[in-house]
Amino acid sequence: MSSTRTLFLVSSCLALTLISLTLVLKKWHLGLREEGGGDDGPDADLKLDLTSEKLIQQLRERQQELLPFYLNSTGDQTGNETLNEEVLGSEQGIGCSDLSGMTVVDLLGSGYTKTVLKVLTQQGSAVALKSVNEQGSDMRTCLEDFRDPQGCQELVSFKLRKEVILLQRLKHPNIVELRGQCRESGLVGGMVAVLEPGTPLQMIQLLQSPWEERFRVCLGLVRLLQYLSRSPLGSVALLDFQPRQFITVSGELKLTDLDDAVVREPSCRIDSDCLLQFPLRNFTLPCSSSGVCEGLNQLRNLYNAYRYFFIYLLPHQAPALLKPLVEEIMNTTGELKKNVEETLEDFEKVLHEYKSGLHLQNLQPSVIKDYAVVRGVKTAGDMDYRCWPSYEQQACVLSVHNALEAAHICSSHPQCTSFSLSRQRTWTGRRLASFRSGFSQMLPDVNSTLYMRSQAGVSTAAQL
Ligand SMILES: Nc1ncnc2c1ncn2[C@@H]1O[C@H](COP(=O)(O)OP(=O)(O)OP(=O)(O)O)[C@@H](O)[C@H]1O
Repeated sequence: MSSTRTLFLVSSCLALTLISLTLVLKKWHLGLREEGGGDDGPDADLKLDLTSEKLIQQLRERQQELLPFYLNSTGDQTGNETLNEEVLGSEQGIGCSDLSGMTVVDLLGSGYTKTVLKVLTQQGSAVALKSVNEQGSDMRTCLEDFRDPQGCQELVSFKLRKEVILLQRLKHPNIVELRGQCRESGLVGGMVAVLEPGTPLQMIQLLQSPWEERFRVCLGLVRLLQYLSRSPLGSVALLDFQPRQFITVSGELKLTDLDDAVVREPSCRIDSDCLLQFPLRNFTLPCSSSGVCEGLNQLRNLYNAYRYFFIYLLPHQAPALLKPLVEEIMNTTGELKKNVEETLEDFEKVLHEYKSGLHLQNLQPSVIKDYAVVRGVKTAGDMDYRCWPSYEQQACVLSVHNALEAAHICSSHPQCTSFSLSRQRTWTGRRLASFRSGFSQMLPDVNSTLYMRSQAGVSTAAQL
């Protein structure tokens, strides 16, 4: 671990244990501010007043930004108090009092606005704590502009507040779960959101994973977009749509960064007002008779999903018989020919075919005859070989629909002399099969079936 990172973790630990002290100091600091503190002459006062005026204006604007979320869901136009009660009063959620007993174990990530720590609760479960990034560029810019640490903390905190409000209202398996929050944590001075912990999305790692896992991420994304297109708040657009706004939790994609989400479709007078601009493509949508660019939010999300995710994750190594369906999805999303609902139907169709093994209809059933079946045994002293993309780095472990598909795979690998099917299944319900080039021992195991390739089968493959 780098020394900066260690320093960061140590300072975070300290911050967590010094909550009450910080709170006292903060109140004292606020008291000083209210009494008017600085004494640099009338000009300095005037300058300070103007700067403060600007900061107050920005704070008001951020407050206004939160209103649509109250208006759309609770009908409460004042907002603020409802939010406090709703979150702080929640008995199920993790609150301020729980934070002091937590131990920081890792820095999960940080961005322009926020920092995320992995911590262990007193009960030993892991959660992610999201707070304002004191070193982030949002905070830096604010401090350069206003030189008011307290005001800037409040200003930048609005983004986290907005995120928390959205997380309270938007509930979906592909949105990170909010487990609590603390408005005055003392941790770097401000608000903390308590989230389910995950793993930051690593595109490079995903590119090396089996197609099934890459498809899972894309499917999760489309399910999320379908939910966002008709969420309780209306149609939500993610203005900052990049892989780093997502994490995975046990392989499932989850949206974690919502501070750039907007809920209203833009208003328009003519069609050209409804312009969707991307670096390589532009799209124009019709302006509806009610003066709204209807469907613009969902199409913006969908095209972003296409350009940041589908292009890289979907076509590569798709099962041969599913390729036409996958290409159809690539074509319709790349040209925005279908809406999110229709796109989701296409994705669910691919999933259905994949799960039911319909895409394997053309496999030669006779291949399995090359294999002797030994039920209830596992092998030991295995001679593993590597294949790609394997579920295990040092071995060849692939998901299969059934023994026939596994036999086809084994027969296509010259080194493969046997494979075994375990009861372990992937998220689609396919079974994991281990392929190997040899083994020295057989041991009883009711959960495993061994398939040994006949010598004839091996030598035919070797000749090919
Ligand atoms: N629940 C979580 N579990 C694990 N990592 C997380 C979690 N939430 C966020 N992260 C990581 O922390 C990073 C920063 O969080 P977030 O994106 O909310 O901050 P940000 O300042 O808005 O970022 P950006 O500058 O990209 O907009 C994310 O990119 C992600 O990798």
